Amino acid sequence: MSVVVPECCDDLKRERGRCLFNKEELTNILDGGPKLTEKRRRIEKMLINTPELFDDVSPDYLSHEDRYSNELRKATQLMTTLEKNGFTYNDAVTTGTGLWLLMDGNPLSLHISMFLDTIKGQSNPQQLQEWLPLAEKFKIIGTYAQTELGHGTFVRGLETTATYDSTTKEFVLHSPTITATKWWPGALGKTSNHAVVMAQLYLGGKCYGPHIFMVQLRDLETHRTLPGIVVGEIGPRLGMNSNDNGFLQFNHHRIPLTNMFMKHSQVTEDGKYVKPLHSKLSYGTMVQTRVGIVYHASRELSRALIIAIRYSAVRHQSEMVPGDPEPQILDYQTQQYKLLPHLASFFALRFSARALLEVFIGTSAGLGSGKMNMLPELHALSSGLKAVATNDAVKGTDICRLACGGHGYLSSSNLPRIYTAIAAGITYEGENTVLFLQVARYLIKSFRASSQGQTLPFSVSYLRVQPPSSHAPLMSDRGLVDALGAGVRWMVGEAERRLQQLVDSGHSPHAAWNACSVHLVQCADAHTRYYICEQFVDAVSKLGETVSSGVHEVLRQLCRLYILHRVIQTAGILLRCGAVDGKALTSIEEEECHLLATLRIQAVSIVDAIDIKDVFLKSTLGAWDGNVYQRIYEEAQKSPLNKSDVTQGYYQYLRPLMKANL
Ligand SMILES: CCCCCCCCCCCCCCCCCCCCC/C=C/C(=O)SCCNC(=O)CCNC(=O)[C@H](O)C(C)(C)COP(=O)(O)OP(=O)(O)OC[C@H]1O[C@@H](n2cnc3c(N)ncnc32)[C@H](O)[C@@H]1OP(=O)(O)O
Ligand SMILES: Cc1cc2nc3c(=O)[nH]c(=O)nc-3n(C[C@H](O)[C@H](O)[C@H](O)COP(=O)(O)OP(=O)(O)OC[C@H]3O[C@@H](n4cnc5c(N)ncnc54)[C@H](O)[C@@H]3O)c2cc1C
Repeated sequence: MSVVVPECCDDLKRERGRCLFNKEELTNILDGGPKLTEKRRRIEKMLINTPELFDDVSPDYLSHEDRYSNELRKATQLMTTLEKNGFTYNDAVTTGTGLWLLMDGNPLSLHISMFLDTIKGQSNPQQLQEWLPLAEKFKIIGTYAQTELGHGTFVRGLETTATYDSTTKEFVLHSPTITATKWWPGALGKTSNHAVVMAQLYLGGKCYGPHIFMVQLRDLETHRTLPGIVVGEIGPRLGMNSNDNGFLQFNHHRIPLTNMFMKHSQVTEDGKYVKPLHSKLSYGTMVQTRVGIVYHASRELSRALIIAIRYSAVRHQSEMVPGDPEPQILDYQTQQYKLLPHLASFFALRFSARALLEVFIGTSAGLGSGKMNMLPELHALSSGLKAVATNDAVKGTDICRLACGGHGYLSSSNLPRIYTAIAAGITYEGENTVLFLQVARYLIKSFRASSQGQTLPFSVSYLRVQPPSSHAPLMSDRGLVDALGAGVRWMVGEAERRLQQLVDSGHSPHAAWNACSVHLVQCADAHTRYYICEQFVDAVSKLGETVSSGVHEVLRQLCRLYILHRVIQTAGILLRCGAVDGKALTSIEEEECHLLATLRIQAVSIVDAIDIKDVFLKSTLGAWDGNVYQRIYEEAQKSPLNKSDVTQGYYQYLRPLMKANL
């Protein structure tokens, strides 16, 4: 396969002719710089020229087992192709290119994400030396086995035990109940021969809480399950059925002492426990994965937006003015209102993902020198952004599907697959409500600390009890973001007041917390979105100094739309706390409608700049050339039901019914 840019249809040609900015420049910004664009394209070109990486038959027509094997074929081919061409799995992960091909939940994704990240982040030097080369060269294949049938969210409630036997210097892993069965880990069912396993550490009869262990599950030659281990696949799910999510039970299974991950906490040969510097360091892989998921969610949302916006420029329906030709559906204001705020969200998430990555890198560097003080802020930011990014990507993807009418429901649009893949992101790696409650905990603590005169970390400094008054005019970007900040401060203050009132009236702090938790989740959501607005405004203003005016104008408009939309969504709170009045809201609503019409003109060019090629979009509706109807028709011809004119089902069931005397 070679990269050929096809002629596009007249509608898309006209749309592209109206572009007033330099697309390549916007592409570079999204990639993180021209060098990264160039690297991504080099990898993509190499992948496109490897036909084995693509599906012969749509996976929709395959059995579960064949879907799994097909995905495994592509995943292993991807790794060898990268390796042969001087790239690593990490290049495919950081540029997103590997995920385009495989992201229906592929059997190596847990290996290249959480398994490797645990080895890198939780091993002592000897363990790192032993396991990392094996895992990086795929000599061992692993997954992250934490969740059990009985517990996913509440990690401290896990039931799998790891009991130290100092006579043999081994841990005995055991699943004492049915609910202790590990359940869900990707690639656990059939692919992995190793797993990092979260289990309750027992020393001398005392429980020291969840710790991580490296466990071999299958023989490295025969791939048969080892004695003392029961492992299998959990069956079909809403989506991601080309993966082998699995279950796992231990029956007094023994592993060496050295298989406990010992970077942060240690067990000595005689069974003494050495505490970590921070009790949650063993949750590090989860934090890192949440950071990655923010990128991942924005990428999946961008695919859905490219599909829906190109389709909306090609699809003509109804009459706007009686007797006139049918307009492109993108000309309807309601269609613009469905799609363009999500386009703005994609940019907002992309800039925030980058800011979060920097916090992650900074905090990790600090941990290396024993500094734990940034950990709570990283935990709150990564939890909040993971939750907002996946919630918005799921909602945005479904709106994209709905905006494509009936054809959006076709598998060949690729929108259902994108939706089911990203929908899992709301649940995995920390269910979103639960993560928001972690953020809320941080907000309330910060608010209280500020009341006692303490200085707050940067992401919550706007919550301080006496903030400086905003000097920016209300209707400027900064003024509206300040108004949103005032709204969050009011919400958090109100939550704190309600909590205190309940405690004062005799409720326990925990009961009070539960009684306020709906409001607390709203605080966490609003705080995270305020952070996103800040990152978006900062990024656009910084870029202003370096980019061309056309690109800057588009980014400014998208940022403005994001903020206006957010103010309208939060109108109730902002009115209650006096940050805006009714008159301001009316003019914000009018401005939003005006901005929709302005952005509509360049919408196709903006999604073109995201630069995802047809082979990766995999959509009949979203291809570059806009040849939608021909593609839909051709895809339908591939249905196995069309192989014969009369199906077996007719002879077996329909004909007998028609012949019966009913
Ligand atoms: C331009 C360049 C581009 C470069 C791009 C690079 C980016 C790379 C992008 C690549 C993309 C790749 C990523 C793709 C991802 C897609 C594939 C992912 C596949 C994922 C498959 C799914 C896997 C899983 O689901 S694994 C299982 C996950 N499970 C969970 O998440 C469980 C959730 N539960 C918990 O985390 C905890 O139980 C919790 C936090 C809810 C409660 O814990 P607790 O122990 O009960 O604690 P608690 O009492 O509530 O709090 C005590 C105290 O501790 C603090 N705390 C809690 N957690 C942490 C933490 N992690 N860190 C720091 N502190 C923590 C908590 O706040 C409390 O503090 P105090 O209030 O001070 O007491
Ligand atoms: C596709 C997929 C892949 C996965 N891959 C892996 C993997 O590779 N490895 C792995 O270990 N796990 C994996 N998981 C498991 C995943 O991490 C858990 O499902 C997730 O953490 C949620 O936990 P749970 O299922 O126990 O949900 P629950 O916690 O039972 O949630 C059910 C409901 O209870 C609510 N709830 C729970 N606790 C609270 C609380 N404290 N306050 C308020 N409400 C609460 C939740 O908000 C939710 O509405 C995967 C899951 C999926 C769907």
